[in-house]
Amino acid sequence: MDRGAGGAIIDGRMFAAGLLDDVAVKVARLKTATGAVPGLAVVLVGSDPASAVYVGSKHRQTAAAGMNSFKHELASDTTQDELMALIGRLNGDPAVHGILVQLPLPPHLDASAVIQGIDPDKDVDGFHVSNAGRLSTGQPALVPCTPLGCLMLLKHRLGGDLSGLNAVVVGKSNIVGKPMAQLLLSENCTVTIAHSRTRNTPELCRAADILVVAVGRPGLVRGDWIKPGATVIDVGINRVEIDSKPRIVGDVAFEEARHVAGAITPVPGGVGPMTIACLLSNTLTAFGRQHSVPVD
Ligand SMILES: NC(=O)C1=CN([C@@H]2O[C@H](COP(=O)(O)OP(=O)(O)OC[C@H]3O[C@@H](n4cnc5c(N)ncnc54)[C@H](OP(=O)(O)O)[C@@H]3O)[C@@H](O)[C@H]2O)C=CC1
Ligand SMILES: Nc1nc(=O)c2c([nH]1)NC[C@@H]1CN(c3ccc(C(=O)N[C@@H](CCC(=O)O)C(=O)O)cc3)C=[N+]21
Repeated sequence: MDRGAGGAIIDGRMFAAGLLDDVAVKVARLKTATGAVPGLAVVLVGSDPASAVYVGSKHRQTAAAGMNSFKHELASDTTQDELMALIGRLNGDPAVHGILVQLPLPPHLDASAVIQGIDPDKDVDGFHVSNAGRLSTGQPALVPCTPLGCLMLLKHRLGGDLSGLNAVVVGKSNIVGKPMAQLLLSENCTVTIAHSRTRNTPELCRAADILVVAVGRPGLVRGDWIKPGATVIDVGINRVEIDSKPRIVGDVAFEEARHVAGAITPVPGGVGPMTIACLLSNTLTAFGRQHSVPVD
């Protein structure tokens, strides 16, 4: 490859569109076969503008895939008991196959208790301890959407087999970093996890064939942190102002990194669209398990 021209840009938007088409075809087929339609319930508490945009986008794309979308918008002063009661009703509703509670929740609510209150078979975010445990022990699980989307992009880019590659994940959150590391481990990568207390993050990154960055700091990873030819997945979504205009940027200094990396995901247009596509794919998976029908 001509490095002077920079590495390849991984088009997450295009890959996600293909995945959504695939989900839509399967939904239509299941509808004919079973008469039932997969349903996703999305719960939004409060009026955080970014969350409202995400929930709106999930709602539209769910409907576009032919699934039922149930939107529950609750006031910001909703109590823990009220929220738990809604989760209980959704757990018991046979038309609902997947439940997503948009995070972050207002500070007076206990997000962990809410997540653990979701039926693990309907936990399409893959955040329940049961799904986390299943993922880490190699049992069938609902896998968190963002890491799942990252893995799909990596396998597509690298021809399917990741075994033996050095993978570094920067960030160790329960929703991105940790499950990402678990997925890479199950693909037989040699996995290193860096976080805020790691002493030599740039050096560790320079050894990575696969570098996944999920921190939330604009431009943290510089061009000289990257091994030439590495595949770089930028999960970060940071809202910044550039030339007085609102922009979204990742955690990787893209212009520097693209000339060193073999391939890199852009922000926007990389991991973000994959997250939503994987949410719908997980809803299909959950439907299949609840109805005991194959979805593939
Ligand atoms: N594209 C998408 O679909 C999604 C994007 N995101 C984005 O991904 C980013 C990460 O999200 P999330 O995992 O929820 O964030 P969290 O804030 O939960 O976790 C951030 C992690 O980064 C680590 N960290 C902080 N500073 C540094 C540093 N200087 N060097 C190395 N590691 C550091 C933290 O370490 P420690 O644990 O030690 O504090 C922590 O583990 C955010 O920008 C978020 O908006 C999130 C979800 C989906
Ligand atoms: N229970 C729960 N599950 C989540 O999966 C979840 C959540 N809560 N809270 C917030 C984070 C963030 N997240 C994103 C989803 C899509 C884009 C996305 O589509 N981004 C586009 C454009 C973004 C834009 O223009 O605003 C892109 O990167 O191209 C980004 C981020 C899911 N999250």
